[in-house]
Parts: sequence; C-alpha cells; structure tokens
Amino acid sequence: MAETVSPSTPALLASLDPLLREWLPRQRWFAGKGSPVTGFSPVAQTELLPSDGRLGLHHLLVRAHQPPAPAEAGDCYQLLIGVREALPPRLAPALIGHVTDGPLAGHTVYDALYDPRPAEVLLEALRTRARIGGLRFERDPDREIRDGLVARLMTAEQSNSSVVYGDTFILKLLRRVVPGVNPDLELPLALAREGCARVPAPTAWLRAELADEPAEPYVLAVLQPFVRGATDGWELALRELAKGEDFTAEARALGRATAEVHTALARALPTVTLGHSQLEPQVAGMTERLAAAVQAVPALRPYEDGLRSAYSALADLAAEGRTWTAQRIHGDLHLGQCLRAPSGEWSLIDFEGEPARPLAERRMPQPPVRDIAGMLRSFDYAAHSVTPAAPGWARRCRAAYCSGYAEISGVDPRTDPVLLRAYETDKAVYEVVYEARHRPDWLPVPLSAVQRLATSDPT
Ligand SMILES: Nc1ncnc2c1ncn2[C@@H]1O[C@H](COP(=O)(O)OP(=O)(O)O)[C@@H](O)[C@H]1O
Ligand SMILES: O=P(O)(O)O[C@H]1O[C@H](CO)[C@@H](O[C@H]2O[C@H](CO)[C@@H](O)[C@H](O)[C@H]2O)[C@H](O)[C@H]1O
Repeated sequence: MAETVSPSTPALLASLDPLLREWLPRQRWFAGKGSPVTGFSPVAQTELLPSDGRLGLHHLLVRAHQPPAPAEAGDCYQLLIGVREALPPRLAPALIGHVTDGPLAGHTVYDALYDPRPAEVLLEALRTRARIGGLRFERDPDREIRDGLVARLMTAEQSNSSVVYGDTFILKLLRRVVPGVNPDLELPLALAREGCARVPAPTAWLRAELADEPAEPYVLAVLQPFVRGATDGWELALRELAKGEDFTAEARALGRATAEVHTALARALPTVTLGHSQLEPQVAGMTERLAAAVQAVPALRPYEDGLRSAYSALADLAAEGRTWTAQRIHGDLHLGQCLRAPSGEWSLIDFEGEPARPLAERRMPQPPVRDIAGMLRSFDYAAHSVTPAAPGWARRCRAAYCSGYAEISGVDPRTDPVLLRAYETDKAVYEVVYEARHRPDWLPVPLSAVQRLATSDPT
C-alpha cells in the first residue's frame, strides 16, 4: 500500500508554487488579469483527505502576490487541490501539474472540483456539519441533505465554481474570497426567513474561522436547491427574439419577481432615506465613472455632456428636497441572473453584487432602481445583439417589466424618470467600458443606449 503523505502548509505551498503561478492566471475566475503572479503566501491549509497514493485532498486559502501591489494586499483565492499518483484521462482538464520537489514529489496535483469523489467529500461534510481545522461546514437544521448524491462540475463560464449534486443541490464555491458577511449567503438567508420563494434558500454553507487571522470569518461556499431544467433569462430572451416571439408575459413576470424580492428585502433588512447629502456622493461617483469612461473609450465623447445631464438632473431634484428610500438590493441584476423553471416560475440567483466592488460597498443600502435599471438594460442588450436590432421588442419588454414591478410593489419605476435615467446611464456607461475591454464587437450595443440616454429619453 502506498505511503500516506500529509505535508505541512509551507511544504505543500512550496511544492505547488511554480505550478500555481502558471495555472491560476489561466482560470476564468482569476480576478487579477493583467499582472503576473510572482508567488503566494498561505492564509490557511486544511487536509480533507490524506494523500495515500490514490487520492489526497487539500483545502487551501492562498494570497497571490502581484507586484507592484504589496504581498499582503494580494487577492485571497480558495483552491481545492487533489493529489494523485497519476491523473485518469477524464480529469485531464483539471491538471495543475506534476510535483517535482518536496513531500508530494512524483504526484500529480489537479483542481479537485472536477473529480466527483472529492466534491462529494464537501457535500458529506456539509451534511454532517463537520468542523475540520478552521473550516466550519454548516447547515440549516430544518433542511435535509440526502447522502449518496453524485457530483458534477458545472462547465459554464463563471466568476466562481459550481458543483451540482444529483440535480438536487448546487454548491457555489467562491473563488476570490474576503473576510466578512457575504451577500450571496446573507441575502438569500434573509429572503428565506421572510418566506420569499423567488430565491433558492441556502441549505448549507461553508465558513472559515482562522485562529491567527484578526479578520472576520470568510464565507467560502453556499449550497442551494438546484432548479431542475431551468433556462436563464438571457438564453430564453434570445430564443424568443430569434423566433420573433413576444416576451412581454415573461418580462412582466420578471418585474413581479424583482418586486417580490425587493419587498421582502425591505422588510428583512434596514432601509435608509436618501436626501441631498446622501445622494451627493452617489452622483459624484456616477460623474467620476463617466469621466474615466470617456478617457478609456473616446467613442463616448460626443455624448458626454448629454450623459452628465442625467446626473445633474438627479442632483437638482435632491437639492430641491426630494428624498428616496434605499434598501438592500441584488446589486448586479440582469437577465442572466434569472432562472425560469419548467413550471414557469422565476428565481433570482447570484446575490454577490458586482464582484469588483469592495464588500462594504456591496452591502450598502441602495435605491432599488439600480436593479431595475440593470434589467431594463438587459432587455435592450438582447434586442440589440440580434440582426436586425429589435428596439420595439425591447420597449415592449421594458414597459411590461415596469408594469409587473408596479403590480407587486405599488411603485412604477417610470413615475420617477429622472432617477431611472441616471441609474440606467450609469449602467450603460459601465457596459461601454466593459465591452471595449472584453468584447469590442459588442460595443455598439451599449453605445446605442448611450445615444438614447444622452438625449434624456429614459424609455
Ligand atoms: N439554484 C440553481 N439552480 C440551477 N442552476 C443554478 C442555480 N444557481 C446557479 N445556477 C447556474 O449556475 C450558474 C452560475 O451561478 P452564479 O450564482 O451566477 O455563479 P457565479 O457567481 O460564479 O457567476 C448560473 O448561470 C446558473 O446557470
Ligand atoms: O460576468 P459578470 O456577471 O461579472 O458580468 C459581466 O459580463 C456580462 C456579460 O457576460 C455583462 O453583461 C452585459 O451583457 C449581458 C449579455 O451578455 C446582458 O444581459 C447584461 O445586461 C449586460 O450588462 C456585465 O455588464 C459584466 O459586468
């Protein structure tokens, strides 16, 4: 029988270091694209299965060094490292590399989430509420997890990594992690307490409590019921557009779903009133983002004054004494974050907010119109990503969405056009920069909205 190897944290990380430097930046979820990774420092290592020649499993939190940022400011990533003497061909896409030095020399290391057995170790730990090292596998005591569910990694392009267990649960393993309350767990838990059925209720979750870290615990993963046979709103919208089909019934249902979630969040968590002094920094932020976007994408320049007028009109309203209510919101809502079950029921997912923004900012109450603006942009995106563009389709969907929202919340977003235009403009400007950087072919999509928003037409 092969010898059991349990390397210490420094020994494990030292032997993985050259392999991870090369592998990590190639991952879709790696957030530090642009500057090379020059090394790692350990945040925590937990052995989940000792390496006995067949299969070892290590849970790692590592800080990636990316000069010129100081090492301690590097992003912290969650890795699940599998160790085998040889990797079976079916796991080839998971390969990290072959270890040449240290206690694991001669072994192959790989991303263990691709491998059903290690992924099932995680589910079993959640099911049994295990505590291993600093890892706390926790579960809602009222929700059962059946044993023996078979794991498969989702292959969709994601900011994190998700494993589906027997089409019953989905575990989202957060990749870039920060200490503190994570809205992706906080908000679905709050919604479940309110009895809101529009969001799959967290069944279990993983946290890390690290003895030598002064920081708050990290939220590392969330397990939710899997919505079987679901189609996301973006896919569905494109499918209907291609067939020339009307999408207003779905848009209305999405408006209702958004309002249900907003209403429940406003009941569950504190709300605040935004007057002039609170709105000023928001408007200043929008104005700064516009200035930076114009620098980055010169095609915006002809519209700059028109777009700025969307923000100054809002500032003027606030100066006249108008107030708005802010509350916890989804924070990054678009058609891709909405799942339609075969029953026709919509669910909203991914409450992490915009991952690039700091956690404290993502957890701040905001005007619900920010989510609404995100969805309205998404209908426009769908309609302008097909040939020929279908602006009428987008207009009808946007109107139906607002009507659906009003049916549940009692507030039609169109009755506050200045607020709506400002938030939609902010989103469209963000999208212009995003597309210029990532998908230049898509730039005309948000630019068409910029043209419209610069001339003060919020619909
Ligand atoms: N509860 C669920 N049921 C079915 N599929 C889901 C569920 N939650 C997420 N998904 C699928 O997983 C994908 C990624 O989930 P998401 O929370 O958006 O992760 P990320 O933050 O990594 O982008 C979604 O686009 C959706 O296809
Ligand atoms: O991948 P993330 O969720 O971090 O979001 C980024 O990529 C999105 C595209 O994948 C981008 O969304 C834009 O395009 C969508 C269609 O592909 C559309 O539904 C959205 O409304 C539109 O904003 C998003 O802006 C960006 O942050």
